[in-house]
Amino acid sequence: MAQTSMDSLKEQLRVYFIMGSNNCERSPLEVLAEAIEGGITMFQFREKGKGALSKKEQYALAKELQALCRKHHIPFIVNDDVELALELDADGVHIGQDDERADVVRKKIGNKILGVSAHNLAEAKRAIEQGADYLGVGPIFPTSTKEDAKAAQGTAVLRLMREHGLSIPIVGIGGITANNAKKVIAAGADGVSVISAISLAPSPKKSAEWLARAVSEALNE
Ligand SMILES: Cc1ncc(COP(=O)(O)OP(=O)(O)O)c(N)n1
Ligand SMILES: Cc1ncsc1CCOP(=O)(O)O
Ligand SMILES: [Mg+2]
Repeated sequence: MAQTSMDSLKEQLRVYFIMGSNNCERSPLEVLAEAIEGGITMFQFREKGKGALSKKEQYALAKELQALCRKHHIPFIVNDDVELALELDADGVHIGQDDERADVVRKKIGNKILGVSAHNLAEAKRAIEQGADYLGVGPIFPTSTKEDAKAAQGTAVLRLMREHGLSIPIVGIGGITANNAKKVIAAGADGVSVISAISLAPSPKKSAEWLARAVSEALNE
């Protein structure tokens, strides 16, 4: 990836909000609208786990959320479901170690954004070789949002990836809030990805603002 595209992707990853209908206690569309007002920079549609919508309902919700993102120039990424991403002409796809291989997905999606989860250096290096544009690294802190999440590993893994010369855009994920976001950036991430810190916040707008402020302060320190 060219340096300028890498730099602009790093900016887009600063406050990366992930959400499905079952992560909210109210209308996902309202939650996303407030999160956008608060300053999120990227959005991932992740409809999975207990209470997830049927395929048909997922498509309808994704369409609405995507339209809102488009209106505000927020990149819209689909989790796991490459076919849905292609059907929607989404801006990108995020896949993990248990999903389709990154090089196979890269061939299917052309130059759309490809995010890959990595839990350690070896997975990170392989994801880069297979064509990832950015990495989602974690869980950094304990999370109860993802049922099958691995154990929290702290920020050391981010530092290790940078010490080994990886320059790819990276977001930390798992248990991140405005109170611990600075540690994630200080360890080498370009941004933070969060679900519950925004989706369950009394004010998704304020929560997004606080996260954006913490990230921006940490990047300038
Ligand atoms: C930005 C980001 N990072 C990591 C993940 C987790 O992906 P995965 O390991 O495939 O787990 P599921 O989200 O599919 O349950 C993510 N979605 N986004
Ligand atoms: C999808 C995912 N992948 C690793 S942890 C996680 C859940 C993050 O949710 P939260 O921000 O609520 O801890
Ligand atoms: Mg996945």
